[in-house]
Amino acid sequence: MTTSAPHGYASRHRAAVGQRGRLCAGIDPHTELLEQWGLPVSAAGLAQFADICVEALAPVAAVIKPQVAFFEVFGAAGFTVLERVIRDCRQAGALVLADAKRGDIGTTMAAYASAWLDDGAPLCADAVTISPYLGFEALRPALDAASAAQRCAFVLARTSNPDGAEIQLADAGGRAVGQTIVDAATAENADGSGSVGLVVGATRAHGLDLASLQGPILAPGLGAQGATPEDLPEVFAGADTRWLVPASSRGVLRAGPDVTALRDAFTHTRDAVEKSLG
Ligand SMILES: O=C(O)c1cc(=O)[nH]c(=O)n1[C@@H]1O[C@H](COP(=O)(O)O)[C@@H](O)[C@H]1O
Repeated sequence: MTTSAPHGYASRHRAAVGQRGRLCAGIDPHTELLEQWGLPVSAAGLAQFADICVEALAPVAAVIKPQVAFFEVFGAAGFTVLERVIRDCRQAGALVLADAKRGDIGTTMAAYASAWLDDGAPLCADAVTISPYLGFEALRPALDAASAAQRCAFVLARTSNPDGAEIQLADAGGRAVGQTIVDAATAENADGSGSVGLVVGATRAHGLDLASLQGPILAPGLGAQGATPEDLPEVFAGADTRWLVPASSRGVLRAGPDVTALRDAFTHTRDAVEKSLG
């Protein structure tokens, strides 16, 4: 396989994490967190939660990952807040990874790709999570849209939850299904664009060969799901950890609603990640 120098999303991503570090800040406005922060469980409470997160995290995080489900709960009003979060985080210099986990076929997948990756779409982000379990090639509209727009499609390979094993570790002709996803993503990135990322949980021995990916690896599971910064070198031995994007949501968000405390929790974890990965 021939490879070429990083460009497109790869360059944007590497510049952002070079300046701000690799930790991704998840914005997951759970009901429990809204209550813990003393906010109403309503669209108004969601908006206040989101504003605090943007103020604390957008100036310091390279990548911010709003979990779309927690906005969707509030319908149109929630999506209005999400549009603002995406816009404000991007204006503050963070890359926004919309955690939507979309996956469908044909024209429907093309519509999802447009919704999250097309310039001018109300929810346009820098990247989106997508699920390949209707077939990797079914994701083609999102892969092409990401590549054309210097954005990134993060494909689920080996998720952080224990239930993922039954599908992701199933044998697919001598390779695990998850490894077939890694290999397909690797082939997409041979042009150096880094427009196809992977999602590989930080919580377990994933058993994947990630060495040739040349694209970002989102690693959720730090904090609330039990993974620590110190686990990362072993879990991702063999991967190019310059591309690693460990993520924490509740582990950082529990420090809110005070903006300074929230930012400090983020930078403390980020510094621990950088120290651990070297
Ligand atoms: O794609 C994701 O971000 C994701 C993949 C995965 O394998 N596991 C996982 O937890 N996530 C997401 O990462 C976030 C984890 O949140 P915390 O457990 O609070 O850090 C949630 O938004 C999950 O949906």
